[in-house]
Amino acid sequence: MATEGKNLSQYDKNTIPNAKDFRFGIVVSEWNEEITEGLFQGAFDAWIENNVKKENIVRWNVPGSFELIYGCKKMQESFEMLDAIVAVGNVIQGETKHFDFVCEGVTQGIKDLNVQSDIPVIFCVLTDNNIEQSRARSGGEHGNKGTEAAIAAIKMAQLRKDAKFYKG
Ligand SMILES: Nc1c(NC[C@H](O)[C@H](O)[C@H](O)CO)[nH]c(=O)[nH]c1=O
Ligand SMILES: CC(=O)[C@@H](O)COP(=O)(O)O
Repeated sequence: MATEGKNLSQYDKNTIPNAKDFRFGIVVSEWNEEITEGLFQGAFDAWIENNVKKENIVRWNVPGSFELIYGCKKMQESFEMLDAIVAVGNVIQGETKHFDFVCEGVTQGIKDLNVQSDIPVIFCVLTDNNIEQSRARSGGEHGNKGTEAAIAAIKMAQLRKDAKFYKG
């Protein structure tokens, strides 16, 4: 189902693991700040609503979405106690093919971080045709992808915790 048919902010609280002891990182791109700040707020509010302590949320900023790769990698290396990281960006189609390369690059880079590190990195990068689509997905008519990403981070942190338990 496309975003058109769902609200990114809606989730069933009864299905969310207890997040009170989880520690999260969030790396935020400064490009399209209006959008990325809205995505950050959606994620932050969702974590607080699910009992994550403010002191257990670490935020770093990077210049653009392409730098999310390096920023998340360094956060993984610097804060080994984190349970998950959210990468926040907004890439909007311009006149050239640059959009394609940035989107592909950050997608592959974040995928690689999930393969190479034990700390999951959640993909909260909007790749839109125009600013209207971005606004609709960062607190507008389609909800907030930041909220969706924060909930995904909680669920992946719990999966990681369960996996460690079973591994012994
Ligand atoms: N056009 C957008 C960019 N471009 C900048 C790149 O992300 C990167 O910072 C630059 O190529 C230097 O390495 N970034 C976005 O996040 N959103 C855009 O729409
Ligand atoms: C994704 C981008 O880098 C893009 O917004 C830049 O715009 P343009 O393709 O017109 O240079």
